Amino acid sequence: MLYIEKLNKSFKDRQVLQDLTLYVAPGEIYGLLGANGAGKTTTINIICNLLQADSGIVKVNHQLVSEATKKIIGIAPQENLLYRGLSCEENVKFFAKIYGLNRIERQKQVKATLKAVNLLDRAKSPVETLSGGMQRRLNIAVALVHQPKLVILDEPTTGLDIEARYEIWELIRQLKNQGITILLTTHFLDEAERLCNKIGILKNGQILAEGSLEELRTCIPAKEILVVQTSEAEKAIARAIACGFTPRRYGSDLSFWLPEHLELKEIIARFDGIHIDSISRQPIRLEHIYLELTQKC
Ligand SMILES: Nc1ncnc2c1ncn2[C@@H]1O[C@H](COP(=O)(O)OP(=O)(O)OP(=O)(O)O)[C@@H](O)[C@H]1O
Repeated sequence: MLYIEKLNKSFKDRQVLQDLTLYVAPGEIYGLLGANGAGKTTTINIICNLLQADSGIVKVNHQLVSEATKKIIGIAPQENLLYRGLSCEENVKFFAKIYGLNRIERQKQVKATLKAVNLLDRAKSPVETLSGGMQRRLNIAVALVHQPKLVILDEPTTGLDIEARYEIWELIRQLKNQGITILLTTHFLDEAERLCNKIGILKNGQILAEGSLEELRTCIPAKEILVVQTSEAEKAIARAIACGFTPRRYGSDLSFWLPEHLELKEIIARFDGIHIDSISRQPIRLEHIYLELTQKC
C-alpha cells in the first residue's frame, strides 16, 4: 500500500532523510518511531505530496505520489486540523467538500464518519465545547470522510488521558478490521506494542530496524531482563558480568540481560554476598529494543 525507496531530503545543508526505505502492506498498522527531529513529519509531508523529496520513490497503492494520490490518503496531523467555532458535523462536511464528495455522498459519509468515531450524538456541538479526546477523534474523522485506503495518524494520543487513549486505540483497531492501512507515529512505545503489526525505528532519517515486535526482539540476545535494586551496584555489575549477564541502565534502573531462563533461587544465588534490596524480572519490551538501537548508532 505504501512503498518508499531511497528517499532523501535536505533542508539547506542539513540532510533530514537519508535513503529512507520502508514498505507498508495493505491492512497493516505500521508504527514509525523516532525521537523528536528524526524525520517522521518530513516523511509524512512527502507521502502527502505537501513537500517535494530531493530523490527517491514514494508510491501509494502502486501510484507515484501526486495530487491524485491525495484522494486515497487521509491524514490526521499532530495539531488538530479543526475549525473551533464550527460544529463536528460542519467540520467533517467542510473536509468532505474539499475532497470532492457530492451532496449525497457527503450526507452519508459525514454521518458514517461521526458514528465511526463515536461522536454522532455531538454532531451539532461546536468543537470548542468538546474534550481533548473528542477533538482528537474528530481530527481522525476528518481524515476518514473520503474513505481513504491509507490513513496517517501523527501522534494521535499525545496529550490525552488514559481513557481517551483507550478510545483512540479502539478506533484504530476498528479501522484495521475494516482493512484500512495505517501509518502511525507515536512517542508511546506501549502504544506501538499494542497496535502495530510492524514497527520501524527511525534515527537521523534512516530506518535502523524494522519488523514485528517478535522480529525486533532478536535485536537483544536475551530471554528476559532483570531489574536489581542494590546499594552495591559496582559489585553487582562485576558479579553479573562474570555470570554472563549483560548490564544496562534504563533510566535509573540497574538491569541485566539474562541469556537464559533461570529460576529465581538460581538468580539470587549468583548475587550471593552482595546486598540486594529487590530483584524483579521483566520481559523484553519495545522500549529496551528502541533504546538499544537508537543509543548504539
Ligand atoms: N521546513 C523546514 N526547514 C528547515 N528544517 C526543517 C523543516 N522541516 C523540518 N526541518 C528539520 O528537519 C528535522 C526533522 O524534522 P521532523 O519534523 O520531520 O521530525 P519528527 O521526527 O517529525 O519530530 P517530532 O517527533 O518532533 O515531530 C528537524 O531537525 C527539523 O528541524
